[in-house]
Amino acid sequence: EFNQLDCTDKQKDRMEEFFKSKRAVGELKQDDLVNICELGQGNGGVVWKVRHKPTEKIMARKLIYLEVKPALKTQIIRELKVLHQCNSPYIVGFYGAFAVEAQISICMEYMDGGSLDLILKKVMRIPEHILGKITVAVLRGLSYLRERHRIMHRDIKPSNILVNHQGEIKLCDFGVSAQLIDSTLHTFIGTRSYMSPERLEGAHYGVMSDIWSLGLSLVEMAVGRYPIPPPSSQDIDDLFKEDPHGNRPRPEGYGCHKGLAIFELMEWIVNETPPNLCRSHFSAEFCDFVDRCLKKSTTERADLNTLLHHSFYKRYETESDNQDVSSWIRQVCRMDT
Ligand SMILES: COC(=O)c1c[nH]c2ncccc12
Ligand code: NA
Repeated sequence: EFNQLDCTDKQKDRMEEFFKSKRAVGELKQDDLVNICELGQGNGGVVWKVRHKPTEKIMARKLIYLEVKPALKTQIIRELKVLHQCNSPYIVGFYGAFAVEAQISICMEYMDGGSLDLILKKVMRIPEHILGKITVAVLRGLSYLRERHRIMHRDIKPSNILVNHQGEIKLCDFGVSAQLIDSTLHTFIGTRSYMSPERLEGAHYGVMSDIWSLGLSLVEMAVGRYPIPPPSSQDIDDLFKEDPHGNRPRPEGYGCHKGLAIFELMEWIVNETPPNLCRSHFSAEFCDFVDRCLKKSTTERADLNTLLHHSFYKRYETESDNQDVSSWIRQVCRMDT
């Protein structure tokens, strides 16, 4: 059976291509990088599309502004070097990291389809068969990080799942540097939370917390809006009535609602019933899969191995080619925002 930590020949070729490109780049220096445009904000930093002048390679550069003692900065850069060993078809490629004054730069593979939060701003919803492929990639990425590096992701959400025109789906922004996590903990900004109830309550948490975040992200991408407070079945019918296929450009204000303030959201996640998907618009397997991810109790919540044997995952892990995702991404990128 396909071991999620092995790769197909095509995946091996693409990873070899990246290693070749990385060898050509060599040591990264600030003066060799030119900003092209901003790709996104969040997770304590800004991400720029940049060109590496000596090789003309396009990269994504995350800039983190950090006023820390030099010793801590050195430790962060040293811990980020572990990213050189994070090589998987489901993890975004890493060119290198360096610090200039209070700016830490993390240079990564550029994914020309962008992140799923921005894709979701363009389309009403992401179709179930695409969400199936996204689920395969996320579970395999989480397995890789746990089996090979003994780390959890810590920040699974649509903006940290990237896609490209080849139909590849990869994770980024996982917590590889303990010191960087510590140094940026106080800088949380954001209007939504994908954190699990146990993590919001300050209890111990682990990869089970990533499973909750995956479940919440899947419901959001399936329905087309952040699912807390959970949309009523009437809301869902309205959202689906507008356009059953969900691939049309998103009309102004679709799915946006005067959301709860962040603290109220966190209270809701801790105290109220989790969101789920309704059987009228989604397959039984998909509904069951997200239901298993969104158990508030970590003992009831499905763990990674259980999910790797779930019928929803099994249905999509067999299709090894990326063609359906590739054509969907191309279609979406042709839509103007
Ligand atoms: C944190 O990393 C990122 O956001 C990204 C890494 N590679 C990308 N490519 C396109 C957009 C965002 C990114
Ligand atoms: Na991010």
